[in-house]
Amino acid sequence: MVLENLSLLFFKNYDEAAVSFSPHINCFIGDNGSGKTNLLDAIHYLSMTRSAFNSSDAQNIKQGEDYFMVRGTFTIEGEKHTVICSLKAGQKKTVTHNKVVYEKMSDHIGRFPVVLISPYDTDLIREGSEERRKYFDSLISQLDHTYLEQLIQYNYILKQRNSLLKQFAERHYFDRDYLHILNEQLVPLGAQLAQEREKFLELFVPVFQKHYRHISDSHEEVTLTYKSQLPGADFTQLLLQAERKDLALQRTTVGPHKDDFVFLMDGNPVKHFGSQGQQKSYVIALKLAHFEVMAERQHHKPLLLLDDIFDRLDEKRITKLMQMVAAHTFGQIFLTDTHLERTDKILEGLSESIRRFEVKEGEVRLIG
Ligand SMILES: Nc1ncnc2c1ncn2[C@@H]1O[C@H](COP(=O)(O)OP(=O)(O)OP(=O)(O)O)[C@@H](O)[C@H]1O
Repeated sequence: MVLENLSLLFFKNYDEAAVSFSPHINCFIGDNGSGKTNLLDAIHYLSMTRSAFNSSDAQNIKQGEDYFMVRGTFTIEGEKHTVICSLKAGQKKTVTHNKVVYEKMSDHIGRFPVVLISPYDTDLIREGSEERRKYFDSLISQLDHTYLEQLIQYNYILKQRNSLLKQFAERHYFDRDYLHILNEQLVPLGAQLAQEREKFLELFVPVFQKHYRHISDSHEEVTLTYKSQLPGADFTQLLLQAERKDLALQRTTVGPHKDDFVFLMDGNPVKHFGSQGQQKSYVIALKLAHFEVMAERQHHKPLLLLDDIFDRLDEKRITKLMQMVAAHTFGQIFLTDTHLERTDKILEGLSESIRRFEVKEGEVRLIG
């Protein structure tokens, strides 16, 4: 899969921009704050119908304007696919594929996969369980559309259940039958999600461990485990046991929305026991495994977005990554850096075609 071109209108700090890409390596070079990451984010938008960084779509509209548009054309096995994402302030976001509007954004997810490696990845280690759940849910959803539909449905019923619990408290009444009807709807979906997460890790962990050994060149044993009350338990019983607590707290306290993915190194939490370097290796190995399982499942390689990697990683890890580039592990790559000379030096000797773009205050132009 190749992204042939990208054009933007009023996206973040861009007024208007249009670029055509190399099918191999594309470098966005510019000062801090010039708009390099915003270009990667626009590509992320085309794949995931949302920003990798802003949770609110409206924040992506250029300040002072009232809409944005991101457009790109992908080629997969000779076929062209034009994707347009646009948003007018105060209205619903629109995504089209070859001029056909998606009724459900979820139908787009997974069709044009991207993997982003960014300095923020270590947040996955540092932040709470929600970040990790979101990350793995998004990854599994891209591989398995049924999982995504079940997740959306689960979250919908969970929201209904939580507002019902709130109503009980506010209006001082309790309708057990209604609550149990929602339980009945929640249980099969929740059990399925937990089972799929568990199954996914069985496939994912060995791939992750392989990449960690390669990227870190060290001997610590890393793994990640799924922390959940569900697999092997009866979710209906868990909900019943938690009913008093749920009523008191006015929210559902058991279920896959409370699960965690635990990151371990020699049996200890990476968050507390991993050095900064080990933590970086850990998340890069996660992303490389992410790339590999997606490439295998979908039969085409995701786009790889490398944000600020040369500035953040030590030479040894950069060399390992470049060995993978030289071995054609990846397909099309988009990377950002502040220094052209450094980028050129790191990419020296690669046989791939490389395009360099200069990014300056929301403008982008091909320089070679
Ligand atoms: N909605 C918006 N409207 C206008 N400008 C925006 C908007 N969203 C982000 N920006 C601007 O985009 C710039 C950041 O761009 P970006 O993150 O792409 O920088 P960068 O070139 O990757 O820098 P760094 O090297 O520091 O990562 C900031 O100046 C920010 O103010």
